[in-house]
Amino acid sequence: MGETARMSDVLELVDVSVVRDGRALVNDVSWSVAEGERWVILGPNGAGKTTLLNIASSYLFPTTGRVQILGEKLGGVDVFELRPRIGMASSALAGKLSQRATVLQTVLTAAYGMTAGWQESYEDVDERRARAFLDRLGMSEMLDRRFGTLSEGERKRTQVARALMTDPELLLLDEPAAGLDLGGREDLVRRLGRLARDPYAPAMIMVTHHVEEIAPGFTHVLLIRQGKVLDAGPVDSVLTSAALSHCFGLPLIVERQGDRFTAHGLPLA
Ligand SMILES: Nc1ncnc2c1ncn2[C@@H]1O[C@H](COP(=O)(O)OP(=O)(O)OP(=O)(O)O)[C@@H](O)[C@H]1O
Repeated sequence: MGETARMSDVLELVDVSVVRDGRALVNDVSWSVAEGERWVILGPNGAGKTTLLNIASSYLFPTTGRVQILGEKLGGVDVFELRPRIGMASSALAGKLSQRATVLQTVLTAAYGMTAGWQESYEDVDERRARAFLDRLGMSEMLDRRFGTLSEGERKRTQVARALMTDPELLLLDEPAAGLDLGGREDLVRRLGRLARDPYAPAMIMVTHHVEEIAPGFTHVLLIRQGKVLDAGPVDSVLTSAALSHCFGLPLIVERQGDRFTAHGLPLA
């Protein structure tokens, strides 16, 4: 199939800007994500990363430009039909979850949309799916723990399991490793890496500030600074010391060690 098939890309942004108070939070961005790709959005605080993710999740309409998500034009489709096809994990969403619900209930309720309570009776098949995702995220021992009592790392892993529950075609992760200690980060990076390398897993877009959080299996990087995309493409061609220095606004050395990345600044003269 030709050009029309290309347009059914997972995500397509054409000349997209988001303007608030006369300022472009995202400035003239064109970007496409194809099936099977796993993207990292990398950039400093305030660069526009979350804004891009909010567009990809259909929650934010751009001021100008065109957006197509999972083959549907934003503005031309009922977003309530689109949203179950998109999985999202972010601290903003986590803040809206019931702190009293158990881990198992937190994941199960995803199958019934954000507002559903857990008193409903769930199908056995849903419960089996929820247990399987929690097992994959290393949460099997904590199914009955209340969400509000979890550590930051346990919360993040529960949120990823929850985001997978609706069998999404697009998985969006906003800073999944933020606030985790070294062990927690490495554990999550390994699990996200396993997901990223799974050919049956959905297309993924992960927002981060740190190259250390890029799991093996992620295929593409988008660098953003002050709302402008500096570069977007395969990990190895985009993640250079020069590009990262430009993006974060100071001299940085990025190194690849095996299938992981590290970055550090140069000593002051
Ligand atoms: N509704 C809004 N009105 C005005 N400015 C906004 C609004 N939402 C976000 N911003 C600003 O837009 C810029 C981009 O925000 P965004 O949250 O997308 O950045 P980010 O790259 O995710 O940052 P961080 O890494 O700090 O989370 C920031 O300067 C933010 O203050």
